[in-house]
Amino acid sequence: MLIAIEGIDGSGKTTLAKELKKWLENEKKKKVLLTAEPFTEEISKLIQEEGWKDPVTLTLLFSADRGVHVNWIMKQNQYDIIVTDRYYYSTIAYQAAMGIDKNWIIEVNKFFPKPELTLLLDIPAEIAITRIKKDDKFNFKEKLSLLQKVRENYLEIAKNENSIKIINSTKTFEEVLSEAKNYVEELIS
Ligand SMILES: Nc1ncnc2c1ncn2[C@@H]1O[C@H](COP(=O)(O)OP(=O)(O)O)[C@@H](O)[C@H]1O
Ligand SMILES: Cc1cn([C@H]2C[C@H](O)[C@@H](COP(=O)(O)OP(=O)(O)O)O2)c(=O)[nH]c1=O
Repeated sequence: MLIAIEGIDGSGKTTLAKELKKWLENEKKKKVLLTAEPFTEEISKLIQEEGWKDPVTLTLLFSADRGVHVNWIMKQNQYDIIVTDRYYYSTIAYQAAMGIDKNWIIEVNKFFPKPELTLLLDIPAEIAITRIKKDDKFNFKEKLSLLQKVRENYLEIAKNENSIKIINSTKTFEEVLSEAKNYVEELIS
């Protein structure tokens, strides 16, 4: 069973993924594999060196990275649940925000398995950016308008896809986690 966690940078994906894993293991006695995209070091390096200059190359690099990731996931037979921090909805939302045709991105990604559940952490970009700043990881000033567009794209995708559940990530982390648990509970029970 594949669960994806999606949302703009700073929306709380990594925090949620870790806590969900703990809960699934400790309370639900499930074997959980936590993974993330971008997945491979080699392609991440290419993305840093080349991709950001060119959204077409970026789309292909993220999708190629996903191919390697999916092949690896397919071999992880000992787990009940695989939780991935980002999946193909990231490419649809981010690279479409950079001007790439959504249908082409969907086409490039059409062979990858669809997650049974996707938790979309929804939050205004202005708030997400303050959370990233708290971590002092990046300077996202110039990213605000891009992230606003990415957020809109995610919400648009979710409108047409029942397996994507939107969680309001401006709430406290306890509330976000509790909502996420309810959706996962529905899926595994
Ligand atoms: N619901 C929340 N309310 C307030 N802060 C949060 C919440 N969820 C996560 N955070 C904090 O926001 C920051 C970014 O979270 P993170 O999980 O790294 O996001 P992402 O993986 O989506 O970039 C971290 O400092 C984290 O502790
Ligand atoms: C997987 C993926 C990530 N990205 C972007 C989102 C992030 O800005 C960046 C790195 O992802 P990530 O390391 O997950 O960043 P964060 O933890 O801040 O969310 O790559 C894409 O643009 N397309 C994709 O397909």
